[in-house]
Amino acid sequence: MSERRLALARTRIKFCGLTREQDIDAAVAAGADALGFVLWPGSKRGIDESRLARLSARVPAFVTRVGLFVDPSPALVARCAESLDLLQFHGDEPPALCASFSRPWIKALRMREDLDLQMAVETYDGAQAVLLDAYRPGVPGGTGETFDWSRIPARLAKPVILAGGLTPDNVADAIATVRPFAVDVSGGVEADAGLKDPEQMLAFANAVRHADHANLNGW
Ligand SMILES: O=C(O)c1ccccc1NCC(=O)[C@H](O)[C@H](O)COP(=O)(O)O
Repeated sequence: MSERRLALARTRIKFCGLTREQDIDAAVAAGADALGFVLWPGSKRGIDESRLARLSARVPAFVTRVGLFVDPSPALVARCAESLDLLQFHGDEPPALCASFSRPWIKALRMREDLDLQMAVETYDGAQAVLLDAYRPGVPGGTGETFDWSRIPARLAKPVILAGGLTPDNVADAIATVRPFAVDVSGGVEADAGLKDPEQMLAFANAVRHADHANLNGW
């Protein structure tokens, strides 16, 4: 087992880009650890603050509510923060801004060819984890594309949340290769563009559980 996951057998699951009450119920029923809400108007999954408040109130205890921002105004983050447990920054936010909201936070790093991952992790030293996502120019996230998982070193100073093009069909391979702390999925569990599908969320969660079980047994 890789250094990254010696003591952590269970891969956490984050479903991202939930927009409706029924998405929350289905994600929780599937066993989600975290639910992501896109607070960026440029996304087809974007929601506004009043919808965030309604959806957030539906999330049960012990499930983490994550707010996703792309180069936001500090005022927007501050207004949303009371509905959130964790902040996720997807743009070019400086570390000091990420740390300025009295909330734990994570930093999304898009795996551009020339990204120095170790240095980026050091730069965002205050983050609880790094979310590693595919890079497509001009698209801050939710691309539905994978990247070369072998670029992720076995030793990284932060827990890794693996994202980018994950699906019920490829997530077991991803877990066996990377042994991440968590996996994050958006487009891979949608039937129609931008709308989550309960069956695919359940299939994804089951695939993660099977992968964990197989990896524990030395597969
Ligand atoms: O989902 C979006 O539309 C989005 C837009 C702008 C920034 C980030 C966005 N999503 C962030 C996520 O955490 C996604 O889950 C992650 O990028 C993976 O998406 P996908 O490849 O579709 O699984």
